[in-house]
Amino acid sequence: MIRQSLKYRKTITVIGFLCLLLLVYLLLILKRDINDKVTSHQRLSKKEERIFESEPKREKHVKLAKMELDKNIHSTIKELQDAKARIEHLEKKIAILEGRIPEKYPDVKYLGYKERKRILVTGGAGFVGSHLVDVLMTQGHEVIVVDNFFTGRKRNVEHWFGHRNFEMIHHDIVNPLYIEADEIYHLASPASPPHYMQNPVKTIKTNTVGTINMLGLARRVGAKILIASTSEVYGDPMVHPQPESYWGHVNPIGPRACYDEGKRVAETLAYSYAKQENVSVRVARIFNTYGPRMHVSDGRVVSNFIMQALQNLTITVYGNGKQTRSFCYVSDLVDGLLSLMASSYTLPVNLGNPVEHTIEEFAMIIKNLVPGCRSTVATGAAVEDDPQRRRPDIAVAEANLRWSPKVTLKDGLQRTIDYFREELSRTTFYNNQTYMDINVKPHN
Ligand SMILES: O=c1ccn([C@@H]2O[C@H](COP(=O)(O)OP(=O)(O)O[C@H]3OC[C@@H](O)[C@H](O)[C@H]3O)[C@@H](O)[C@H]2O)c(=O)[nH]1
Repeated sequence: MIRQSLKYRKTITVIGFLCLLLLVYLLLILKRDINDKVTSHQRLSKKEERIFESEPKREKHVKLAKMELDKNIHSTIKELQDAKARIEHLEKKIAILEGRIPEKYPDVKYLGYKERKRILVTGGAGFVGSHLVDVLMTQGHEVIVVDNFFTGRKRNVEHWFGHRNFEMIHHDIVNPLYIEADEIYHLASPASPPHYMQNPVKTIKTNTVGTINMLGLARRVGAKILIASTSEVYGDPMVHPQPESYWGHVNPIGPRACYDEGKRVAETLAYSYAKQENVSVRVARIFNTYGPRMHVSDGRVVSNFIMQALQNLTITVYGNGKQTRSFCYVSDLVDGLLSLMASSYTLPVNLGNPVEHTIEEFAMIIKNLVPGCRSTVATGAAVEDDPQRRRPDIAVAEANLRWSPKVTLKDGLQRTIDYFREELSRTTFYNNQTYMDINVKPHN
């Protein structure tokens, strides 16, 4: 019994010893695992480990901080380099834009704040509008051009871009406009028959809704407004020459009606606003006008004949050529518009040159003014409702504005021919299209 209990005690001791050994072994494995995890969490570069191994603790921290700082400096330098590249890119863009701003503007008079006016010109980037803008600017006024660029061009006014007295607004006056102005010259409308006939609805909207918007603006801000009307309100006239008192002969449903009747309504609107709302209105009935800045594809007789003569193409007379017109040079017209705005005369005024020619004669005048021109003059189909005779009676303008045209047809045509010659030489002409091929896109 005693011997058996001694045997059990020995066995238990051996088992206990073995268990202890196993425990120590397990503890060693556990410790190694923990060490592995710590090193994988705080994975240090070899260089850093070496520092840890070789340097005292404080120095190790300092070196690590330095390395962190180096990394930050490096990324900051990179950001600065990126910013510098972006600035250089923007500077290049600014230089390109500045290159488009004229270095020198035409001379402009200085006006004190009492004399200086804020003048709105609708259609100010167009043929007549841009010449008017030039004069108003040189007089020292603040000029705001509003244009939808249907037929107007930025090129016509780009020599004023950036000038402190000049502002350009891309806007269609069929929509209301809210700005301040002392005077409004309302010229916006297509004026060339092929252009205004191309989109008759737009032509009527511009001359009716657009005119209401401009008269409404004049009423709100107390501005004086000049409406650009036309000799076309006389239609195919039964009275010759045409005085302002003649009521006209217009086909209200013909192809020209959108313009003729549109302008007649514009006049009616002007005098309705004058009577009912006390708006100060001026109405200019503008006869055929010509000069530099007419578009090569304008489609009116002056630009067509000159372009044809300069290129030795056939000069195309519509109909038998016996219809007559009287042509006024653009600078004379602009003088007339300025005089009318400044005057106290409020009824419609004819502005045009009373020297009358048949279209056939006119074709020969232009052909003879272009040296070496080999064009032939050909007659063709007549245009529907084409007025047969037109010449302004300018007695009202002479008496009330002390205005009459100064530039002779020969001088004016010579300047215009020089302009179109320059236009032809400065471009291959829209990649070899002729002006007949260029269509103006309609807007509604
Ligand atoms: O190539 C052409 C162009 C026109 N013509 C004729 O030349 C005459 C004048 O025609 P335009 O197109 O220049 O101008 P219109 O006189 O018909 O209309 C103009 O009138 C006055 C202004 O208010 C307007 O700008 C415009 O409508 C017309 O008899 C026309 O049929 C040609 O014989 N050949």
